[in-house]
Amino acid sequence: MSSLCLPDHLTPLLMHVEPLLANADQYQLGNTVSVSVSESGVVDIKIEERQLSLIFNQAEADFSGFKILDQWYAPYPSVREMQVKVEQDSRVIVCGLPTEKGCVDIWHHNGEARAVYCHHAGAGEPQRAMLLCALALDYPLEDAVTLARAHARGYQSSHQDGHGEVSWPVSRELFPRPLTANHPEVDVLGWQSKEVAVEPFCATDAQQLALYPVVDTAEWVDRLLELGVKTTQLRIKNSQDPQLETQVQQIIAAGNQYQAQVFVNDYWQLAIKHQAYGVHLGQEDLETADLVAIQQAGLRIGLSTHGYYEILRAVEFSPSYIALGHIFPTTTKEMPSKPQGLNRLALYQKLIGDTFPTVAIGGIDLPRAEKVWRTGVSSVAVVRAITEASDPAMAVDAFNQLLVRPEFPDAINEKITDRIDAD
Ligand SMILES: Cc1ncc(COP(=O)(O)OP(=O)(O)O)c(N)n1
Ligand SMILES: Cc1ncsc1CCOP(=O)(O)O
Ligand SMILES: [Mg+2]
Repeated sequence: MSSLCLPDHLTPLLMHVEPLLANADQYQLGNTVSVSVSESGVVDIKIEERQLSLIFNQAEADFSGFKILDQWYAPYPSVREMQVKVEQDSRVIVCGLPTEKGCVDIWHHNGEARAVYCHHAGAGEPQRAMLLCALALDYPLEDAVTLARAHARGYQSSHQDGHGEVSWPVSRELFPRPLTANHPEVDVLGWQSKEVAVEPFCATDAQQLALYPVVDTAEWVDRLLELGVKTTQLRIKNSQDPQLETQVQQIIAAGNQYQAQVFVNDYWQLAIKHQAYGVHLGQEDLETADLVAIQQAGLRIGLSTHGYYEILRAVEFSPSYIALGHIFPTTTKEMPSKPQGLNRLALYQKLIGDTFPTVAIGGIDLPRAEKVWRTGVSSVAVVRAITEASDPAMAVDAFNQLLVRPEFPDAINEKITDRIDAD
């Protein structure tokens, strides 16, 4: 159980908070949140042992919680000014900063500022309410800010259309776009981004993506390709492995021989040097990798994501697939985030739709794979379910039998989120 305690001047938000939390309960997106009102001037959120405090538009210098700025009076500060302010103060969250043609939300992430931008801000109270609900549901700050903007927009358009329903934002059109070098208005807005703009990456053959074993030796890759596996990845985490380059060369040759989609994890320079089919990069890898070089070399790219903002940011780079994880607890990799579960996965899949192939990863075994597949993902990536199987050939066979789509997948996909069971 988590709790959200509002100061009494924010009680008007309750009419938005309660239906949103009911929605989240229905979709089983997180722990139940109890809501209360107090006389303190701040919002208090408790999630297990963690506590967050937030204030809106108050200039208390010694307040150690999040300071949300969402009231703006002309002349507005520039986007660049607010970018610098957020870079310098990790506690400042800028919401709905007006610009000539829209509005920007800005927050702090690992010493930098990140932002999303959209042309219509939507409604103010629903935006605040979703920000607080999403934090209480233990979404990371960047997802809470992003969801809040999407909900503000969804709320406004549904009330204009006369439906008047409060619903969890699902469709891409409602979501703001991250400000990256690929955003067409990034320069006009004055946002300074570290990355360089990159052209879309080559596509994968989505039909061949279904089963995606991730393994740590070239020998495993060979063995899987012999079993007919059509997509796989070499993931060697020891960069000092003396056989690293040889193994990368081996899997590229094997992939060509079997006409399979063989990805190299992390080592994008080696992947370019030996002309691999593709590379897989995580969020940390993205900080240092040269995406333009990877794209220009004609390699495919798969990007790891762990929530709404990272998904939307990945979309900006037009990758060959988007990985969504981790879905269930895993012992293969130490994860800084919590498992997403099937219900959040289903919503991420709906957000991406069929614009990019998706790969679910993390703790997926054969019994869980069916429910994962029913969310509509294009692919299921597994480590232990293959490498620790008593009979890997039988495991590959069993996954292959499960991971097929009927002839008219759209008819199935429409109903996906209604049919997802609890994790
Ligand atoms: C298909 C797929 N999805 C996710 C990952 C994880 O990548 P990353 O976050 O960079 O972590 P490492 O695998 O490098 O430890 C992956 N490798 N493949
Ligand atoms: C590499 C990686 N990235 C996210 S979870 C994961 C490991 C998945 O391994 P397993 O299938 O054994 O849980
Ligand atoms: Mg990596």
